[in-house]
Amino acid sequence: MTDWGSVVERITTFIKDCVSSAGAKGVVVGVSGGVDSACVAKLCTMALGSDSVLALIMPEEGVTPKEDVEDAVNLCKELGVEYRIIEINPFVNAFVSKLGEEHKIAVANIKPRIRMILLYFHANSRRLLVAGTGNKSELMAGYFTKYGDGGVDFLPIGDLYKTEVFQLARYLGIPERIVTKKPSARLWKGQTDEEEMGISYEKLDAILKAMEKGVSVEEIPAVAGVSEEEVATVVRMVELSRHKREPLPLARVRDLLDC
Ligand SMILES: Nc1ncnc2c1ncn2[C@@H]1O[C@H](COP(=O)(O)OP(=O)(O)OC[C@H]2O[C@@H]([n+]3cccc(C(=O)O)c3)[C@H](O)[C@@H]2O)[C@@H](O)[C@H]1O
Ligand SMILES: Nc1ncnc2c1ncn2[C@@H]1O[C@H](COP(=O)(O)OP(=O)(O)OP(=O)(O)O)[C@@H](O)[C@H]1O
Ligand SMILES: [Mg+2]
Repeated sequence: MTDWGSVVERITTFIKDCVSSAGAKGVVVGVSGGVDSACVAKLCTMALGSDSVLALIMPEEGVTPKEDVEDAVNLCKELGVEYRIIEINPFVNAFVSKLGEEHKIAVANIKPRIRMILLYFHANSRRLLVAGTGNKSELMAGYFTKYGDGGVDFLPIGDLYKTEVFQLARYLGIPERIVTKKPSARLWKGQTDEEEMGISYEKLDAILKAMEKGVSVEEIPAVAGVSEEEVATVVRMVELSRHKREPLPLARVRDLLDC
């Protein structure tokens, strides 16, 4: 049985350390109405106090459901944190009108990248750090936009698989409507994480956990109760997204220089 009190203690200490060692005044976090950002907003508030947390609610009119904005606003009110609602449509339109909208994923990724710019605008101008909301399942599967929602200063729930984030959310008393909604990046209407990835979080996490324990690919189906195809899907996602987790390749030339 996980002692969630100890997990929360470890994470809140981590958040305090990140902020103080950066000499920052607090954090800014994108609050979507989803469970990951709800947990991060709550943990940051517990760690730093409500005066040190700024929440940005950044819906895309026509794509973000109204309930998400309601849930995000209610959460911020409950936490007592300052929040700003910034609709991203004008920014998205500025890009799409110049670039076109033929390539679905390229256009979709503009949205998290715009949110990242808005978060860093507030981080720069108010001396805050950008709190990331990525969880271990997303990070390992590469299910995030490079330099979009992946562009953050620290990752408080980055060591928790999504199925564990749900448990944490319940422990933290996150409202049921947020905990029970289907995970979605809301990059286009009707998008859900599980449908796009082609696998449930239950199975994804079972496979990732087996991989982390060093179980061989051949043995994972029996250990995790999944099919060979599902294992192959996850192994492919992990491999193809390695570049999102590792330091940038840098061409080493010092040995050739005359200095
Ligand atoms: N081997 C390699 N070494 C170095 N760089 C490499 C590379 N392969 C690709 N790249 C670079 O990475 C780019 C592709 O990565 P990226 O731009 O991220 O794009 P990509 O991974 O194709 O798309 C992002 C995925 O994350 C999902 N997402 C995004 C945002 C939020 C959430 C959510 O759950 O809330 C989910 C989204 O629905 C989509 O499935 C390539 O265009 C290339 O520039
Ligand atoms: N409408 C939005 N307003 C503010 N931030 C957003 C919005 N949409 C996405 N984000 C930011 O991007 C992050 C990544 O989205 P993601 O969907 O993975 O997380 P979530 O919405 O918090 O939880 P879930 O995965 O369960 O939907 C969010 O946690 C949030 O920080
Ligand atoms: Mg979401």
